[in-house]
Formats: sequence, structure tokens, C-alpha cells
Amino acid sequence: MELKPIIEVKNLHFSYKKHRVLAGVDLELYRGEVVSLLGPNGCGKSTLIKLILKLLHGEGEIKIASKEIGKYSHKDIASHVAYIPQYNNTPFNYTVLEMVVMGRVSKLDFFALPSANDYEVANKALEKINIEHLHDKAFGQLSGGQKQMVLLARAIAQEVNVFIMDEPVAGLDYGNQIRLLELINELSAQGYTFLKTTHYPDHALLVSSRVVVMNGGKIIADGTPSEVITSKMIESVYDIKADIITHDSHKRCVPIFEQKREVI
Ligand SMILES: Nc1ncnc2c1ncn2[C@@H]1O[C@H](COP(=O)(O)OP(=O)(O)OP(=O)(O)O)[C@@H](O)[C@H]1O
Repeated sequence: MELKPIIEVKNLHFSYKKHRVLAGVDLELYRGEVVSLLGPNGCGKSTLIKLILKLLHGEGEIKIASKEIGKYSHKDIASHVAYIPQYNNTPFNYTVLEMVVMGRVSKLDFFALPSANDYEVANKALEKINIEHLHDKAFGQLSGGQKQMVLLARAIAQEVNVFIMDEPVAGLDYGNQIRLLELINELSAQGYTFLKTTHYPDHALLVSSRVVVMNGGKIIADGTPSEVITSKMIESVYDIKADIITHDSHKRCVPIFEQKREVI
């Protein structure tokens, strides 16, 4: 593992007008890691990601590849990091191949059209995750799971190896959630680095080298999955009880169902 982090966040503060969201956040991401960012609804996970991508501006230090993000254009950031949002609909009826070719934008000169090579890279990205058969389908007509895969192919076509994913399994059916986690594992073994938010401690146990927990505008835990995901942490962050069990040599998080729980 490299000694210098690819992403470095120090003492980051951010507010939406008077609503303080981040109050002194420190985070580092090293090449080769798969970091899962956990925390309750509204704790600021997506805000932190937007700050790292320079889509918002806060107070404190954010560096990508040892350089302050203030010195980067958005195109420069895209030459280091690919962002994979939750699947969404574009207002335009792009085909899958056109969506994936958009991953090449940071490599193109201003106003230049994608070249034959850009299309070849995009096709290879589709092949890499076995969705080449979708290439001429309309992106807007795909299922949620297929859209998420196309956004992942677009990130691969960007030819960077650091991926930031915001709740990658949101809206996916159970099978597609597990298949996507397995794919993240496979890509990680091929050298890709991931920072991903998740609402599932169990997924963080299955696919992470490190787990970071946010609450109350701060990072409250940062360590290996088994150090961080404990019954005590689950109760203090989510206000539910859960057992951490070992199944087939993997740690798993199993919530304990209580009959008279108050629903929020
Ligand atoms: N554009 C905005 N303007 C004002 N407040 C916002 C805006 N976006 C988010 N917030 C608020 O900032 C806080 C953090 O939101 P954020 O989306 O970063 O949380 P999150 O941890 O990603 O939540 P979730 O897990 O529900 O997706 C929330 O209280 C939210 O209501």
C-alpha cells in the first residue's frame, strides 16, 4: 500500500446556510483500499462525497494525489477519481454505449468528439463487467440494476482506478445487490480502490478493507470491519440491537427484531 493517501480530508467543516453538517471531518483513502462509509440518514455522507468531488465548498483541507482540490478543475478531478452516483434517469435518450463513452470526457479536448479509440475503451468497459449485450439499449429503459452496471462501466471507461460510489446497492433487488458487491470485490482484486457509502453494516462486513462511521458531523469510528462493526456501535448509531455472528468464516451483522419498536 502507498504511504501517501490518494484522498486526504483534514478538519473539514461544512454548513448548508445555518445548518451545520460536517464539524471537523478527517478521512484518508489509500490506493488498494475498499472503504465503506456508514452513518444514519442525514449524517452528511453524500455531502462529504460532494465536497471531495468539489461539487460543494467547505472549510478545511481536501487533497487528491497530494494536491489541494482548489487547484484542480473538475476535469482534473475526473482524471483521478470516478464518481458513480445512485442510478438515475437522464433527460436525454442516450444509448448505453453513449453513456459509457461519456466517461471519456476528461480525456477529450474541449469540443472534441469521442474518437474510435474512445468507443473501443467504452466497449471494453462493457465487456469487463459482462454487459456488452446492452450496448445499443436506451439507458432510460433499463432496470435499476442494469443502470447501476452501466454507470460502473462508465467509471471503468474513465480509466482511473479510484471509484467513489454513493449507496451503490440502493434500489437494487437482493440478487443484484449481492452480485454488485461481488463485482466490487473482483474489481478491488484487480487494483481498483473504492470509497462507498452504505446503509448496510452487513455489506460493509462482506466487502471492505476499512469501515468509517459518521455521526453528528464527525467521524466516530475508523478501522477494520470487525473492529468497527460491533453490537455496541450498531446500538449507539442506529438505536437497534444486533448480533455480530460468524457464518462460513465471515462476520455478519444480524439485527434483533423487537416486537414493540417505535417506528420513525
Ligand atoms: N442541498 C441541500 N440544502 C440544504 N440542506 C441539505 C442539502 N443537501 C443535504 N442537506 C441536509 O444536510 C444533511 C446531510 O445530508 P446528506 O445528504 O449529506 O446526508 P447522508 O448521510 O448522505 O444521508 P442519507 O443516508 O439519508 O442519504 C441533512 O440534514 C440534509 O437534510
